[in-house]
Amino acid sequence: MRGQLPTEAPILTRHVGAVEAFHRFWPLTKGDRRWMLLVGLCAIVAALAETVTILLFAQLTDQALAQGSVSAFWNPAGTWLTVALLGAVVGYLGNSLAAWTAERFLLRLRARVFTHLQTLPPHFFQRNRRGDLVERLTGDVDAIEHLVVSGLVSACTAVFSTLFYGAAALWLRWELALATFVAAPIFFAATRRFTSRLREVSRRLRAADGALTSVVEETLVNVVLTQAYNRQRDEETRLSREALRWLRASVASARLNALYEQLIEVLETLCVLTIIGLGAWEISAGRMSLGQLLAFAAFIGYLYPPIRSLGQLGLTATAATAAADRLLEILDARPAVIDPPPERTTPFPHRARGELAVQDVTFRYPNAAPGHHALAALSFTAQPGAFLVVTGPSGAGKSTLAALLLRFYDPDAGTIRLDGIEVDRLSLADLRRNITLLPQETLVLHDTIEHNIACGRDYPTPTHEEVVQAARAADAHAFVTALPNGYDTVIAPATAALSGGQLQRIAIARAMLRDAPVLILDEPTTGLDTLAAQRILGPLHRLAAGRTTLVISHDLDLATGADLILVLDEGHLTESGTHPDLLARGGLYTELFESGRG
Ligand SMILES: Nc1ncnc2c1ncn2[C@@H]1O[C@H](COP(=O)(O)OP(=O)(O)OP(=O)(O)O)[C@@H](O)[C@H]1O
Repeated sequence: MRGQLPTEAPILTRHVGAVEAFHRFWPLTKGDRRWMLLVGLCAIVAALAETVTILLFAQLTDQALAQGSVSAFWNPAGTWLTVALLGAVVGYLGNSLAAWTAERFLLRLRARVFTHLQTLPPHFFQRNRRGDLVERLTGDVDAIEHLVVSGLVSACTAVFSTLFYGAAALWLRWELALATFVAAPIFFAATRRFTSRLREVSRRLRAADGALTSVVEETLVNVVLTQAYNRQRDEETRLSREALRWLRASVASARLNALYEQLIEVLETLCVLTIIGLGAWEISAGRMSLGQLLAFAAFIGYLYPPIRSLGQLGLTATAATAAADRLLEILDARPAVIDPPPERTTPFPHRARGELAVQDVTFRYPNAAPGHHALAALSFTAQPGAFLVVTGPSGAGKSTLAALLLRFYDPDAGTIRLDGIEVDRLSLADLRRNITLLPQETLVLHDTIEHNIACGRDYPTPTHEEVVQAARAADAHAFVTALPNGYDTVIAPATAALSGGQLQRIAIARAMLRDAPVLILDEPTTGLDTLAAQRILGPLHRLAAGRTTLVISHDLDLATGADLILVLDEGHLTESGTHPDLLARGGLYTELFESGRG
């Protein structure tokens, strides 16, 4: 469990503007741009159809209603219906097409962020809470979805409706129209004022969402410890603290939105009353017909929703920009290692022999204090098939060595070679194909035991017989077949109904199938009782046979038969040799070995 409970989601270091966000995400629309153009065209036709129907309404009022003539009704009524139908069909097509293009955009956006996330180094995930990252891939993508899905169509419709209605109003009575347009800047000023405040609140809301998801996620992961330590109250307090933060941001956002709505409502009422007043004056002076006034009022009235939706769009865009900030922060995080450029890549299609050579390797974690080296000038070689044990006190740099061998990071100085080739000259896929890591925590996929073992090898796909063979070698076959569903038993991370030792044996079976020439075992017996630990020694030795094996362990029973033992202390290699050599020396190794015995 964490010693210190962070309460805040990570603080963003910079904010992108809407223009930059647009610029960054625009490439994701590739392939759909002609559809977007078509959406725009549909919006134009729909707005045009609406404008025509209002003009027809004026014609109907003046020719049929004011004159009381039924015969004058049919013609404009027929045209009105036709135009309305056309508008409806085009509107429907435009909206459907817009939803389709927008969803495809989001699909790509989510995939892009997810793919990038998978290339990021371990320290990125240590710095960012898992729940917050989950929230970014779900909630933040949703916020952008709001903008793209509803925003795309409503922006197009709103812009063209505003243009057409405005033009029609000007055409009907330009002086009157200009008088009402004076109000437009007031709408914009009101929207601008709200936008900046809402942006801040939206960002707080998104971050609070992330923090809340993090707490829930962490509580679920740690539920056993929580119950064992009677920490339920503390967890509830933590949740309610984050929930309160979320509630405040959420209420502030709702309040701002409601205030904006009401303010616009009042402004609109003022404008409508002005028009009616001016219209009454114009009609009494005989300069305007009732039909014209009604159509004019309709145009002005119809102008508000699009203008309002443009304002609303500004608010949605604001929320989406806050979400875009958080997604771009992930996209801007650089992987610690990347594939070498083609001219530097050594092709390596075959299976390595497994010779490892580490020379003068020095490494400091990117976020560690200056001068705090996790490894300093480390050198050793391992012949193919050798069995090495890496030991030393906690924090000595043992796991760091594994991370460098797998190239989760590159050393600051020195080189690591596999079969004589510097590892940064191999593609990451080629390098990692040749190394199997068995971490302390067994990787469990939410799938059957069969697939959990078979996933060790992609190609050729393992047959059931091969899976069983691997399980037998890993001493897992007996307990798997004793389960009611045998190899078809579904297991899931953290809920697996298997013991730690059994899971380890599943992992060993998977590694058997993977059949990589280099094997790294990180504390294979940690967390297992003596009996369970003894039980996996046989399978481990079978797995190690014929492979270059590096066992990171405090458990020095594994070290007695090792070809080479490396003793690390604060990043330095203090002793190396075989078990008898090191015992004879009577140094740190002897001390560690004897404390283990005691
Ligand atoms: N992601 C990280 N960022 C910064 N420093 C780190 C990180 N991971 C490890 N360290 C530091 O690097 C040093 C070596 O850590 P490492 O995990 O390799 O030790 P270890 O020997 O495997 O320890 P243990 O036996 O406790 O697992 C330690 O001082 C540790 O605090």
